[in-house]
Amino acid sequence: MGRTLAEKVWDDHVVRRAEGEPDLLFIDLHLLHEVTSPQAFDGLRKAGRPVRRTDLTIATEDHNTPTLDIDKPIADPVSRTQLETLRKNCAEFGVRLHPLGDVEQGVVHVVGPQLGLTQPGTTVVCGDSHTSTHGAFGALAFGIGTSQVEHVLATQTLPLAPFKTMAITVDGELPEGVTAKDLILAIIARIGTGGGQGYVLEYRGPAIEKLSMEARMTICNMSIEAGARAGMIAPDRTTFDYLQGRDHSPQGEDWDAAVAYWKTLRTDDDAVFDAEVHIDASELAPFVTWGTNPGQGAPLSASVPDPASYEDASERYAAEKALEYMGLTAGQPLRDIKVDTVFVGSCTNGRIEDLRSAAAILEGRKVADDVRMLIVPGSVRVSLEAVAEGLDKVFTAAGAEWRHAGCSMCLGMNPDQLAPGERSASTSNRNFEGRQGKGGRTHLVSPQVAAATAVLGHLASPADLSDVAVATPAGV
Ligand SMILES: CC(C)[C@H](C(=O)O)[C@@H](O)C(=O)O
Ligand code: SF4
Repeated sequence: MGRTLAEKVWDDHVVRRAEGEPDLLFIDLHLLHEVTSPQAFDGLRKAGRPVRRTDLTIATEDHNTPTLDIDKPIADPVSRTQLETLRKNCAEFGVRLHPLGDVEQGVVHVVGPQLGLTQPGTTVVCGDSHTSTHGAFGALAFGIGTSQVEHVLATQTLPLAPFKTMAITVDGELPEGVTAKDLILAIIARIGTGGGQGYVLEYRGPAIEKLSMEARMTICNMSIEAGARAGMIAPDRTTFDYLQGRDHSPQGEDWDAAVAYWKTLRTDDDAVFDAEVHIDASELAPFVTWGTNPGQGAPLSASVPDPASYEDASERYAAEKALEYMGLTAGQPLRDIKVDTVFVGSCTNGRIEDLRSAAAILEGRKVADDVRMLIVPGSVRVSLEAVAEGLDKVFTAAGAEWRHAGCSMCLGMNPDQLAPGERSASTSNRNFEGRQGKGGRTHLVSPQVAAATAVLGHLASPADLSDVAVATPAGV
């Protein structure tokens, strides 16, 4: 019988298989950041063990880093300790680190792909749930816990429980103005935040094949929000073009050999998935969340749902709790929801294409008076590219704040936070209670919806902007 993409990559990495035991897999790339690595390094130190493969291990600073005044000492003692600890550990164990201020620094899931470290057919792990992002290249990429981080540091292998496979086939074409973010939010709303539990998802079909690498990363990034172990997309010409010429991509004859192998990384025609979901892309519209988990979303044109309309008691209860926390009323049109903050960034939507699409909407327009808008590139490289294209000027002219790279307002581990009761439209991936700051309320959106929302001050899509006067350029 044929095999799926995930099964092929898995089989190619098994270093030990024994009856009744989980397979032991070789890990090709181990990414580290400051939050989940300290105890793992402590464990190694106590056991007197070195890092087995420093050449396959790389660290960056992202969660605790500020996005302003990065040359000043870090004010928050917890964040400062986290970063200092990572620096000490990497120096002691010989691990390559891109610290704050380095040109390769950024959110770990933006850094790996842009360096060409994330490659098709590889196994990638990181002590971070959004490691699923790297599956966009046809890599098998898992988020792992701190004790597993220690295991990989010590052995470059990991015992992993078997998985099930789910095909998510997206037919048709995304309508104008509908993005990868809308698609993944719609998929999670459909299968639920537990729908992917135990599965490696493979996104496939014509609508997926048309997507850029950035868009594919947005989709795979949020696989974890559907509860999945990982998400994958088969590598193709788009993948190869993205990788060619990157720092760590193979070169010359090695490149040709790599591409020849990568081309075999497709699910066989006769392979059977454990579950299948079909989505028609042409039926989708801009999608936003109204609740406190990423599955509580609806098309922007809809209204806040009535909890009473849910047949399932636990869903009804979750919706009631969510409306209470979010300060929303059943039946209220989603477009009427006013926000005070807009955040464009994160490993979901902080790449160059995301910034370009937000800038295209903000060009010649102004952020509404009572809205603060933060634009946070996913990495320093993304930031430099944006500056070279003049996007930073577009953002600041519109009244948005142009910040330094990092996780920023995606989660409340650094100074960029919502105050209690504040409401954001955010291009990140989690809208849990308090995620962006205690008492903060988060609506997950695409970069396009974020930009239109910033201009109008309420949840909106670019199509709603036709009636907003475009500021007359100076001198005209
Ligand atoms: C801090 C880290 C462990 C966490 C994760 O695992 O994803 C964070 O990146 C997040 O997005 O919630
Ligand atoms: S940007 Fe957000 S989701 Fe991504 S690693 Fe940072 S905190 Fe986690």
